[in-house]
Amino acid sequence: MGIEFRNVSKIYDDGTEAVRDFSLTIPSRTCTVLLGSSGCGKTTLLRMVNRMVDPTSGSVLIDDDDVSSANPVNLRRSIGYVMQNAGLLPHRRVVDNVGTVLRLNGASKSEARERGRELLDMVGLDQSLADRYPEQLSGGQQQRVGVARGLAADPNILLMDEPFGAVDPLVRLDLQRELMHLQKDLQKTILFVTHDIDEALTLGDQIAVMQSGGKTAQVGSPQEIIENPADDFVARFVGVDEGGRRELAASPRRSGGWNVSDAAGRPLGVLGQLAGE
Ligand SMILES: Nc1ncnc2c1ncn2[C@@H]1O[C@H](COP(=O)(O)OP(=O)(O)OP(=O)(O)O)[C@@H](O)[C@H]1O
Repeated sequence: MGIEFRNVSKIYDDGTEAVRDFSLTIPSRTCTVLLGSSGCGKTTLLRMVNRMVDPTSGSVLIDDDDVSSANPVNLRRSIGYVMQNAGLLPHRRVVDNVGTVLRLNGASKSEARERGRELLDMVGLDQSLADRYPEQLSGGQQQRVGVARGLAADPNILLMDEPFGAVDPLVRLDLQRELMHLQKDLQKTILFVTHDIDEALTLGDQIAVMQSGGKTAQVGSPQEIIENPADDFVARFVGVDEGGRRELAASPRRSGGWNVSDAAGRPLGVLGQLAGE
């Protein structure tokens, strides 16, 4: 399922203009990353897809249907949503957190638990964690549960709002790898919000670099953005105009090839294949 933002704007009741005239097409079964610093309107845009926020003007379409004519509750249940800090219900066991939407959609408790256990397995969590409560898990494990919950109803669309923002860098890499691995099999349409350039380069088939007020500075593949930043703002944001790059590091990209960065982690480019492979 593809998503299209068509000239959307959002002015909140207190007069804050969060998004102005934003347009973007998100192709089906790919991962699009909204990349930008705090307050530029990323969450507002993400929430327009499942009608947690309605645009002041313009429209959001899913497979050419305007979401404004969809029932908001049904819409929310049909779209996966993963947020920062997992947002798990503290008084429910892990397996029941995963099965929440299935229960809301009418599954029996045992059906929801069975599927919940399958999903835990899918996101790389041991079955022994199923009966714990969220506070008995690490931050990284909680995020995995959040991803499992987002996937529970097998949605075509997955919205991810800084899902790995609150975990340490190594766990974050693990979670990114796991998501790349899952996406290879599941082929969801993912809209992913982050302010982390490396995360965007790793996960995005398409990246929209955002400026304040929900304006796009550039939309393109990771390679286009690194190799041909549209302007100084993008170049500064992705750090490609800074010097001192001597040692290189490379990390694999989901869709093949490698992200290459300097010793300080600043991205330098995308390679199809590394010498010696
Ligand atoms: N309910 C609200 N009422 C008024 N203003 C809001 C509301 N929600 C968000 N805003 C404002 O809209 C702007 C965009 O916020 P938004 O949360 O979409 O940005 P963001 O890019 O996701 O930021 P962050 O990365 O910090 O989450 C900000 O100025 C924010 O203060």
